[in-house]
Amino acid sequence: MKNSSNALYSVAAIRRIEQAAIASLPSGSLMQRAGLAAAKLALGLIPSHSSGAKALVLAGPGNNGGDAFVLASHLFQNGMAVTVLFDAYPEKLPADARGAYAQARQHAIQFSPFSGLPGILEKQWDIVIDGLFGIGLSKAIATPYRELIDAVNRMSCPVLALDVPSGLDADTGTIAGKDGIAIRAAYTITFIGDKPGLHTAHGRDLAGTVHVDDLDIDARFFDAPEIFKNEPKLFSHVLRRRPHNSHKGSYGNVAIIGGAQGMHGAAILSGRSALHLGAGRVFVGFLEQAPAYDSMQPELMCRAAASMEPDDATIVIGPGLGTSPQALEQLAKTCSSSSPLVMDADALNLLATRSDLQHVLAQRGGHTILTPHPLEAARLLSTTAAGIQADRLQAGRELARRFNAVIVLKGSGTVIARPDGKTAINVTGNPALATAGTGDVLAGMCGALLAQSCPAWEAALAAVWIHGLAADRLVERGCGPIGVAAGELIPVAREVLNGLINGMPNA
Ligand SMILES: NC(=O)C1=CN([C@@H]2O[C@H](COP(=O)(O)OP(=O)(O)OC[C@H]3O[C@@H](n4cnc5c(N)ncnc54)[C@H](O)[C@@H]3O)[C@@H](O)[C@H]2O)[C@@H](O)CC1
Ligand SMILES: Nc1ncnc2c1ncn2[C@@H]1O[C@H](COP(=O)(O)OP(=O)(O)O)[C@@H](O)[C@H]1O
Ligand SMILES: [K+]
Repeated sequence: MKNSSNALYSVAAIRRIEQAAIASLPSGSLMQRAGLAAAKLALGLIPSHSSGAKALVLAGPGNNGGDAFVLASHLFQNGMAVTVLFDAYPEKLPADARGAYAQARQHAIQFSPFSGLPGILEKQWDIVIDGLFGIGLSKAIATPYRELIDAVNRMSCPVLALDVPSGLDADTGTIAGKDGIAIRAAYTITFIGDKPGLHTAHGRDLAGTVHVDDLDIDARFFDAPEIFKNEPKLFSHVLRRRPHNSHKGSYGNVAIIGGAQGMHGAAILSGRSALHLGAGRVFVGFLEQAPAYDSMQPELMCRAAASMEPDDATIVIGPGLGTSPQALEQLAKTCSSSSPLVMDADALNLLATRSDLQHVLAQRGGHTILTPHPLEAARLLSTTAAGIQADRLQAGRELARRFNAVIVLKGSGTVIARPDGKTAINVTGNPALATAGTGDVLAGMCGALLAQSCPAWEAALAAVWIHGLAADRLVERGCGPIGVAAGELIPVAREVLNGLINGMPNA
């Protein structure tokens, strides 16, 4: 089923699919299907539609506007009072949209130019449909559309965006252009295939709940996807039930290296996280003044980082590491080890300053996962955090190629990228995670899964998905989004992992 697929398509890929499909269909068919699918969704969103509910439809100058005209006709035919705000020359519309416009004009639908906006804003609307711009958006939205979008974003009724919230870049999830603006939708119905920009950067906030309609396009027209929404089907094949005849040595060692003075907690959080995600043994190596043990988690083996033997453990280096000469020494030792490796936080900041170690890292044979947040990624790519956020997928892929590693570029819609260009966007998680220490917990989870023999790609996908779902569960239980402490994620993440494994069919 194309619709249940977790594939995400770039605008270029959607255009290719669209062109191939259009060539095999009567003209205007896809637009008719898009408008009808959107109208059905809109009608479902307004239970009172039969009793003359009011819809305000914003129509732009291209085919996105065409979808809006088709939808307007359907809403009208279903008993709704429909007003279309349209302020372009009908004769300049593309052919299909012109046809849809003519169709809508045959109904008692009210058409208004943007100058009618003040009166329109005074009315109560049951739904606003955003059909201004879709994937044809080419620059920042300016006057007069800017004022219209600004006004709509202040309205309290739900907004349904057609294809993409107008102003949002469907590839990157950024607001197009300098000083641009975008619609904030409660729902988006996106056509042909789902798009990465709806799920990362500003995408989650602007697109709302995303529905995908493939417009019944034949599967043969779809390219093999390179970008995916992260779901268990991408990684569950590497998760294993525990054989009865197993022991702690069966589940690997994790060595956390971090915990400089004043930052012991970061290393402890990573260690606890690795323990609860199933590592057989967890060592925590502190750069300075190692505690004798963690009294809340005495299972952790605390020691001086300098005394650790990295070769017989999966290494997680970075949580609370600092940037001292001793930290650099640990980083150098780690880069030249062959152990599976997770690099986070200050390990990445140090790495950014040392091209020699970057070279060693790119050459190492073992499985490597780097987990930068946007600023750490910016340091690694000699740019700014804003530069990274401008195209998170591109940044993730560039880092993956450069370091020959799996990259977890964190943030809303975490991007997981690998050197061959395959990319996933995570859809679990929420702003409860925007608190110190959650990255340390994620790094420990990646380490635990690597130690249990998951390959780096699947370990990263699983860890990010489980980490996000743990946060979602805490919010569902009323424990967030405000005030979740990073350590609270750990027992819930354990529950999520066991749930995944218990739910798997018996091998
Ligand atoms: N071609 C087809 O048959 C189909 C098209 N579809 C719809 O068509 C959309 C793509 O249509 P288009 O390629 O016509 O593109 P859009 O309708 O998204 O936008 C293009 C139009 O907007 C103008 N424009 C772009 N950026 C602007 C800006 N910042 N300020 C002011 N004007 C701007 C362009 O000059 C052009 O007139 C899709 O997103 C989807 O909604 C769907 O109906 C599926 C089928
Ligand atoms: N708004 C958000 N939505 C989803 N995930 C988020 C959000 N904010 C933060 N996160 C996640 O929280 C974690 C934060 O990691 P990081 O910035 O390294 O924090 P720290 O270094 O304090 O541990 C990452 O996994 C990131 O993806
Ligand atoms: K739109």
